[in-house]
Amino acid sequence: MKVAWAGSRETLELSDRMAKLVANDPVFEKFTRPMLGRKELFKNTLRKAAHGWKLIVDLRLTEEEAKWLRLYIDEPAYTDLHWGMFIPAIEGQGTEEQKKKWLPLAQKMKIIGCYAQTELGHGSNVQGLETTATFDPQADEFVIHSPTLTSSKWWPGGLGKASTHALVYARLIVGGEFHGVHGFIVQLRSLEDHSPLPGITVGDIGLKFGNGAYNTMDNGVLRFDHVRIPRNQMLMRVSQVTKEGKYMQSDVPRQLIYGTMVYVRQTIVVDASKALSRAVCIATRYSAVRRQFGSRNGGPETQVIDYKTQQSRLFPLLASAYAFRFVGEWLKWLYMDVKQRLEANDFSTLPEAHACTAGLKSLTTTATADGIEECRKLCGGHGYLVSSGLPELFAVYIPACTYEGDNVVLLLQVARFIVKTVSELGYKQPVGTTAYMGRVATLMQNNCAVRTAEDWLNPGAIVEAFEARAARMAVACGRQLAKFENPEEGFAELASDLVEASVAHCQLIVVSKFIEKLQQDIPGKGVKQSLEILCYVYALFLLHKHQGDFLAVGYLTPKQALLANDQLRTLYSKVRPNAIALVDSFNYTDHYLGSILGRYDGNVYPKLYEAAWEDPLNDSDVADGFHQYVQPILKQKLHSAKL
Ligand SMILES: CCCCCCCCCCC/C=C/C(=O)SCCNC(=O)CCNC(=O)[C@H](O)C(C)(C)COP(=O)(O)OP(=O)(O)OC[C@H]1O[C@@H](n2cnc3c(N)ncnc32)[C@H](O)[C@@H]1OP(=O)(O)O
Ligand SMILES: Cc1cc2nc3c(=O)[nH]c(=O)nc-3n(C[C@H](O)[C@H](O)[C@H](O)COP(=O)(O)OP(=O)(O)OC[C@H]3O[C@@H](n4cnc5c(N)ncnc54)[C@H](O)[C@@H]3O)c2cc1C
Repeated sequence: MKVAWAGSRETLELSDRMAKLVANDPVFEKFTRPMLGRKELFKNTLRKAAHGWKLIVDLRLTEEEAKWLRLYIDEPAYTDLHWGMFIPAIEGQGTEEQKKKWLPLAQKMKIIGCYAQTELGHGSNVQGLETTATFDPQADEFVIHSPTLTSSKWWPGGLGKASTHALVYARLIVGGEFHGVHGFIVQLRSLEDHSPLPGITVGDIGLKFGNGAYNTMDNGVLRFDHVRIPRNQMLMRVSQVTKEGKYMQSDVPRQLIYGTMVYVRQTIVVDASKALSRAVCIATRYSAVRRQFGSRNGGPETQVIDYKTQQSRLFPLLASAYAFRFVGEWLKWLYMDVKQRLEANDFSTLPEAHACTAGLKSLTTTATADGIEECRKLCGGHGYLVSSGLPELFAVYIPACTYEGDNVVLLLQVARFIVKTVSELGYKQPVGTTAYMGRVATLMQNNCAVRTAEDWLNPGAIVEAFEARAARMAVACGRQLAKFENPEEGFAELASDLVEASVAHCQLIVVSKFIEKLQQDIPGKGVKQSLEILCYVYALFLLHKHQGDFLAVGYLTPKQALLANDQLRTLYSKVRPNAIALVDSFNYTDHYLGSILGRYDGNVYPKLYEAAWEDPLNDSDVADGFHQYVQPILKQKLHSAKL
């Protein structure tokens, strides 16, 4: 199962080596992180990033090894944006000449870059950005300017203190004409002493949610006062500005300017499976350690993992972690395919790649953020202790629902794609993830054939149920939209229904990709069988949770919905014997997990007890402040009889 989770034996071995390298290095200690003040915390992150880079250079780590190393260091840092967005943006939007100039500098870390798109007043609406880049043909330069307070760049990670350069998204103005938003490489700080260059105001935006957590990152604010950059620092793969001041659009679609977001959204789906699997690993191991009630004749109490309620909350999350892992693997393949096509100037699959990355980013991050919080509750009171690892994991994870596109805004993008597909059904055969809509007539007509709980253990029945629900919801939205004279008005009015239809479509993708995964050769005794059980748990859990949809569209009867729930209960009993093995298969070191409750050896209580004494409040028996603030109250002579 470890191999199935990792994707291949090579990846398992490689990631295992990197995990151990990090776990055994004292520089990467992270237990005290939530207690550090901001300055100390940030300096410590810089130290870890520097040490990580030294290891990468000294040990001549490959790009793949370096990625795993950074993952296991497990601390958001400017390097995430440098490697995760700045470099990919140049790769995707730069010309060959630009890549030749900038990539070696960035890859050797001679410069540090961030991705500066969002502004104080504008995030989701990229076309609404206010920063301007005005071409000056005399000087052959662009003038980058922040005309208003709301145009201040706000949020970019790594911008506040670390970056020397930024990829700045600004409205292009050539010859007095606006040409939409484009990306520009702008130097922010001196490469000698790191001080901000003239015309640049830059700093950190302040503390964020939670202790430690994302506060290791210097999310920044940036303003430009007529900063000049050479013309060739506009990324010019999509469109060009000539020396003479002519704006030229190539054959490449304008949307490619948003390409870096597509790339990162794809990585976020795999990251969701990592974050959720960590939380699930902690909650599952602890649920086997924790006992409550049910002692007979003085024997041990019941392990909480044996309660059906615990199982019905925990096992769907375990199944979701696996589901997200496999859909992430598929999405990575889809992205690589699109990337190759784009290089050959084939843009036909870009809309689907955008819809899939947007929708799956939204679906998986929402479920993961909610899932981490559920895991905290599954661990009872101890889950609230920072040493459980869950509060920090939650705090560090939840912005994933917002960054790289607010999850609702992204689902509305999926809705546009679905509505367009439905409207074209008469004359265009849908392909890829919308191929099922080509069978819309059958899906609207046929109803579920399930008669017994066992009938639900059938991939065909499950996929058809999810297809029928998604198709019927999409068609219903299409019919409602057709009643509006102005389509944009209709879209705005029906936005909530459209979001629900998008969720149904995205859930269908995850369920189908899990089922497709099981059609592959999966070596290892019992591995495929265990994954099949998890796949049914995932699908039937969703069906149960959203049974209102399936019933409302008239595909299921209430009886069939009840049978699905009966089957789900049986499946939980089948997951239980392997639950610990299924989370051990994530192969997480205790260092990466960062949780006393989730320790591999299960030695929870002695270690919790030990850790309590390490709290700074326990440095002395009598607290600092006692004599000043508590003792006077204790010694106070009160005159009022009432008191
Ligand atoms: C190892 C890897 C480590 C990775 C480490 C990274 C860790 C993450 C750290 C977090 C960092 C966070 C960074 C950020 O948050 S960066 C800022 C992200 N910002 C956003 O995501 C903004 C969201 N908004 C948008 O994307 C767009 O503005 C929006 C799509 C919502 C609307 O854009 P616009 O108004 O221009 O578009 P329309 O709705 O009118 O659509 C026009 C057509 O374009 C299509 N479209 C839109 N986006 C894309 C795209 N990305 N790709 C392809 N096509 C796209 C859209 O569907 C329309 O098509 P049609 O005309 O055919 O309908
Ligand atoms: C931790 C963190 C790191 C970040 N890192 C970066 C970075 O490195 N670089 C960068 O450029 N940016 C970064 N961002 C910014 C991030 O990309 C934006 O915050 C994000 O795109 C959401 O935009 P917003 O803040 O404008 O939200 P808003 O759009 O203001 O959202 C507010 C509310 O309005 C709703 N809403 C907005 N538009 C619509 C609509 N059309 N229909 C219905 N509802 C709508 C949303 O659903 C939400 O509920 C980061 C943000 C965070 C939190």
